[in-house]
Order: sequence, then structure tokens, then C-alpha cells
Amino acid sequence: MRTVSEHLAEIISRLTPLDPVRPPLLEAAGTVLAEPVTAPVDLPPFDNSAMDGYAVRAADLETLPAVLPVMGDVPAGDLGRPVIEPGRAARIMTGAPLPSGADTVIPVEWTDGGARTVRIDRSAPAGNYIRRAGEDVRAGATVLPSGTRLGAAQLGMVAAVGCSHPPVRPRPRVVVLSTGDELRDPGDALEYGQIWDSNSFMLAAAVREAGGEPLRRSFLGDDPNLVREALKEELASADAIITTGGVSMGVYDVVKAAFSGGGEVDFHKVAMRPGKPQGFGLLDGRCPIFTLPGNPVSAYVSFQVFVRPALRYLQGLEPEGLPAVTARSESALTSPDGLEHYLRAELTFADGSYTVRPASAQGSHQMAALSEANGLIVVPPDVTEVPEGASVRVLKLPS
Ligand SMILES: Nc1nc2c(c(=O)[nH]1)N[C@H]1C(S)=C(S)[C@@H](COP(=O)(O)OP(=O)(O)OC[C@H]3O[C@@H](n4cnc5c(N)ncnc54)[C@H](O)[C@@H]3O)O[C@H]1N2
Ligand code: MOO
Ligand SMILES: [Mg+2]
Repeated sequence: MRTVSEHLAEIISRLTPLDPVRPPLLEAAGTVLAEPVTAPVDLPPFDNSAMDGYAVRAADLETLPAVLPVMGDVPAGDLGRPVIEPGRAARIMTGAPLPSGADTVIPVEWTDGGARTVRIDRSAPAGNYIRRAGEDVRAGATVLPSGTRLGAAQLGMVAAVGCSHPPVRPRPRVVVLSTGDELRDPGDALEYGQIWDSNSFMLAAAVREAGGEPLRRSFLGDDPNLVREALKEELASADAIITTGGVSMGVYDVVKAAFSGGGEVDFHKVAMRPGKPQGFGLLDGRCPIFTLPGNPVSAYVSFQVFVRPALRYLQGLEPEGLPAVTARSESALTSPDGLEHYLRAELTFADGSYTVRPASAQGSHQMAALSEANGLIVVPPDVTEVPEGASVRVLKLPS
């Protein structure tokens, strides 16, 4: 048996990040920058008003109230580059360029709001309510480093520096396919012995959570030739493939039968529970394929432990696992010797520290406990007993 970290290291060593592309801005949302983004100009690009009010010279407000003639309006987007002469005001709007000659902005609330002349009741020093060119970002500065995931705020930043097609790595297109003669689609009627396919929907959603583009396929039955042929056909459209089921010791274990001996996919026992039977390889020497075990909890844990870091790596990110915290276990735990044990659990944060309660149902077929969990307790292979109240490592599940 290999350890979890040996199996993950082997997977990552055989991957190459996807080639960068330059999609239109909105399509880049959620993807990861392959190069830094820099600002071609200052932001703001020009000195401008922070308030709706009047642009004046501070020196003209020495005696109050001051009554000044209004030269005209300066709305945001005004291209006229007006000049203010001493003793005059311009009515200015938020975001409008500061007229030359003016050195302060008086909010409309401090005035009578006049259109032809304005009475100003309160003075302000030079620089009042003026947003200076470059005070947000200097021309030439890097605003986002390579490796940044473009969330909403980061995408806004890219747009704010005028970049229409940012250099990003594409979302990995991940084919997700279940196997097993017992499977039916949710919504279809079941006969005795059949179950609804949950893995492909669950893992397609997990792919999306990890930044990939899932391509869920309908399940395949227990025919190795069909499975091999179907997966070969997917190679044209996939950056990675995930299968579930058919990798253990049974005589109908179809994925193993489809690829065993072919040299493309290696099957291993990994020292973990759940998720012991694993397979990984490169189809056509290029497309990573993860053959995950069929038990739903095993498939989910395998995804989080191996596939998620791999999808991150394809996107140009560090191949990190889920974020981990240290928590106090509310109950004693027993764990199999020699296996890294992932227990479904409820993690809570109160009074500055984490507490974790393991679910009572820990079977790898028990979806209810998984769907209620927000954490996975990780008990290392050499630990068989964890006393109540001991500190344990807990992975936070995506929510
Ligand atoms: N003799 C042994 N038997 C088993 C071993 C072993 O070491 N020796 N390992 C067990 C472990 S651990 C696991 S995990 C499973 C892995 O099984 P497979 O990957 O071969 O998966 P299947 O046999 O196809 O299915 C297992 C189980 O999961 C259900 N399943 C499968 N696909 C789906 C799906 N898409 N949605 C919902 N449920 C699914 C399937 O009906 C079975 O109940 O092997 C153990 N056996
Ligand atoms: O490893 Mo199986 O994945 O324990 O149920
Ligand atoms: Mg099986």
C-alpha cells in the first residue's frame, strides 16, 4: 500500500498546468491569472471630485458666507477641461475632473445649491474632497500577481485597468462518469437491486467548486470494452476524466478490467479509509484520469484529497488540499491501524476555538452523514485511539 501523500505526489508529478488563454473578461471570472496584470495608467487617471458640490479656490472662502458666481456645470465624463478663475465656482459632480484653478470641493450641503451664484457657508482647506490621480494605483504597478483567482473584486480590478482579455489558465474541462449496471438516473424508476447514480452529480458539483468545468456523462454499465471506448472518445473534449466505481476486487469491477495491463492507468491500494482502491494514469499519454472507488463517501473523500489539488495544479495554483484547522474532539475516536482515517464531522467555532463532533454513521455508503458534515477529521495512520477532548486536525469542506 502507498500512503496518501505518496499517491498525491505521484499524481502531481505527472501533471502539466493548462496553457494560458485570453478569454473575454466575463468568461475569465473564476479562473486564475497566468501572468500579472499591470496598470497602464494612474487610477484615478485624473484629479476628481469626491462629492456633488462646488469646485472653488480655498483662498476665496476666507470670509463667510462667500457668494460666488457659478461658471457652469462639470459633470462626470465632462471632456471640456474647464478653468476656474479666481473668485468663481463651478458646480461639480462626483467623479468629474477637477477644473484647473480649483483646489477644493465644497459639498452641496454646505451651500444654498445655487445654479447662477452660490452662497457657501463653510470653508475647507485646499485638497478637500479631491481624489488625486494615482492615489488608488500608480501607472506601471502590478495590481494582481500571477496565480490570483479572479473573484468578483479581482475581475473588477482587471476591468478597472482597462484589460479586456486577461491572461488566465482555462477552467479544466473534467468529464465525470459513473460505472455500474445497478445505476439509474434520478427521476427514473428503480427496480429491485438498482440505485440512483449520485456520484456523477456530486463530483460534477465538486469539480465546479474546485474551479473546473464539469462535463457530466450518463453512467456506463459493466462492459469493459464499452467503458474503454467511451473514455477514448472523451479525450477530444477533456482536460481530465473522473470515473467512479469498478476499481476494487470484484469480478465485475469494470474500470479495472478496462484498463488493467494496458499500462495507461495504474491501480493502487492507498492507506486510507475511505478511498482505499485508487487508480490514476494519463490516457493517450496526456489526459489525466482518476478512477475513484464507487462507494459515494469514498468517491467524495478521494476527490477532495487527490482530484481537488490536481485541478488546482492544472489551473496554475499550488496543489493544496482543503484548508485545515485544529479542533477539540467532543468524543473519543478509534481508527484503523496503518490507514489515514477521514471521519465525517460537524465543526463549530465558539469562544475563539474549534470543536468537532464526529458523525455516528461512518460507513462509506452513508450519504446522509456526509451531506450533514462540514468537516473531515483526519486521523494519521499511526494513531488508533484519540481520547475525548484531544486536539485533532479537521479539513473544512467547501460550502
Ligand atoms: N473483497 C474486497 N471487496 C472490497 C474491497 C476490498 O478491498 N476487498 N474494498 C471495498 C472498498 S474499501 C471500496 S471503496 C469498494 C470500491 O468499490 P468499487 O470502486 O469497485 O465500486 P463498485 O463495486 O462499482 O461500487 C461500490 C459501491 O458503490 C455503489 N456505487 C457505485 N457507483 C455509484 C454511483 N454512481 N452512485 C451511487 N452509488 C454508487 C455501488 O452500488 C456499490 O454499493 O469496494 C469494497 N469492496
Ligand atoms: O475505502 Mo472504501 O473507500 O473504505 O469504502
Ligand atoms: Mg466493486
